[in-house]
Amino acid sequence: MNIKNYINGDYKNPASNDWLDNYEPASGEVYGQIPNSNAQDIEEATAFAKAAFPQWSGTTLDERSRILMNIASGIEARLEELALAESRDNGKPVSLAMAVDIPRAASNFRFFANAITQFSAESHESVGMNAMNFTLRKPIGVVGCISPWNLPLYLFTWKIAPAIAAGNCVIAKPSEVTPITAYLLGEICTEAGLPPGVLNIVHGLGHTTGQAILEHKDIKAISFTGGTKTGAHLAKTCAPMFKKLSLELGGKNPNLIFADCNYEDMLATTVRSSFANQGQICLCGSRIFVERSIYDRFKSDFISKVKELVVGHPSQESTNLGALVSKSHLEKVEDYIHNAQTYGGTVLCGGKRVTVAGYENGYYLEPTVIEVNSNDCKLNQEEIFGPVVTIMPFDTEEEALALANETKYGLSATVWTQQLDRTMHLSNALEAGIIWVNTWMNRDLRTPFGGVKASGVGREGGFEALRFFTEAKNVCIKYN
Ligand SMILES: NC(=O)C1=CN([C@@H]2O[C@H](COP(=O)(O)OP(=O)(O)OC[C@H]3O[C@@H](n4cnc5c(N)ncnc54)[C@H](O)[C@@H]3O)[C@@H](O)[C@H]2O)C=CC1
Ligand SMILES: O=C(O)/C=C/C=C(\O)C(=O)O
Repeated sequence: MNIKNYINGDYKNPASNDWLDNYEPASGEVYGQIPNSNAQDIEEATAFAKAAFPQWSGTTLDERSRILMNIASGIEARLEELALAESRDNGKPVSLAMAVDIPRAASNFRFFANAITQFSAESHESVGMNAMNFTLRKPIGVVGCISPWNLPLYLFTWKIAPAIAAGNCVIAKPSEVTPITAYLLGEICTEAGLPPGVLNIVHGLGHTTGQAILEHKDIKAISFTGGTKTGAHLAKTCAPMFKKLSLELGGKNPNLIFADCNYEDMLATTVRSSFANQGQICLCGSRIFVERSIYDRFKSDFISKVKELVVGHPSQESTNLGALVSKSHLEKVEDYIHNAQTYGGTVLCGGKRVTVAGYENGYYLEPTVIEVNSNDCKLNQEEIFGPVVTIMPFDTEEEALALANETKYGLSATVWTQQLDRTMHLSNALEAGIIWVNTWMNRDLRTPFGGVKASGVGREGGFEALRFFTEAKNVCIKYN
């Protein structure tokens, strides 16, 4: 499938006529070409976005909400087509794209269609000073949304929906590794009645297309999800230009399992939090710490369950894990496994490539469990972002807390316990933006979403996203 940029409501070739191969992870074969856009394409898209801004920012909230609802319905109407496209582009099971990725993309639009009608600003009466302040929340203008390959349409729309709901015009770049559903979104937006120029979808590599977005002087804010190293580069580029930044970056999330937990519930969820989407979710619990009294039982039960997981072609209903997203990513993940001993661990199960009949060049890898005896090792400190978890015992709650916090990351943490005091103590003390207790990836779109430390800056979700995509302006009125 060959795709084009979506600029001012039209599909266009890149100015340079430079194209990139797009790979199907399940077969390892090239199945299409995508534009590698440059600064000229970004300039053109931004000019159209700027031209569309006065009208879009003045469009009533009811009308914006109606169009966003139409987009949500348009996504739902093409659920199967989008799920198949997402699976083909990314390697994830079709069943996962049908149940999670595409429904969530529709929910993102529906949620912000509603949220914008409920969003309000504050007023502050300066009592005794005969002055009244009120805050205006103005759309920023043209904003950039840059998203990764692991949850392609899910995360692309998680940024675009609040940006346009708040009255901005958008230059959006999906990952060059998984561009297809973003391409299809253009058609859906046109059919939904989104005016030309409000959303412009530009494809290409990070250091060409993405970099041109960062450097464009008229793009005033950037919402980014991706790797921590890229996030640091964005911050370095954008800070001197005083751009507003939201960075949702990597994680090395701890999973703290106490002996008093609901064991069966914990076991089933821990398998999912380890290997969902081939472990390629920034929220996956990749460091599993287990109270010593249940460590051996957990180790044996967990390994048995992991061995039951089926690695297979994404289109098969029986498949639990599909293909990893790319050859280079597969090799990166494998490096941690092949060097497990040197990096401080022992492989307990998995670790090998899987050959799927008829798709011998696909990027399939067994779900892998590695035992470590220290949290300092490379396996426990670096984001692997694949179907690999480590396990390690702990003795006390204080030790578990220290292990959890001993990392440069701080995205999410999961705690398994029935004790209320422990729940409260750990929820307060864990250094993470998201704490799950006796659950994982339980999402309410109103909640603040994001991390601390090297996991990012700012929060997405709910009114936090609408605050990010607006500038606060205070008006102070003196009266007699
Ligand atoms: N959701 C997450 O937390 C994600 C984390 N990662 C982590 O990052 C590692 C590297 O993966 P990559 O695919 O290289 O992720 P990346 O962070 O480079 O890619 C994310 C997005 O940023 C864009 N980008 C890259 N360089 C850019 C630049 N100079 N200016 C503007 N945009 C730029 C990419 O084109 C893509 O759209 C992974 O192995 C994983 O550890 C990757 C993807 C998602
Ligand atoms: O549920 C969400 O809003 C986000 C989920 C996952 C990511 O952000 C990620 O993997 O990057």
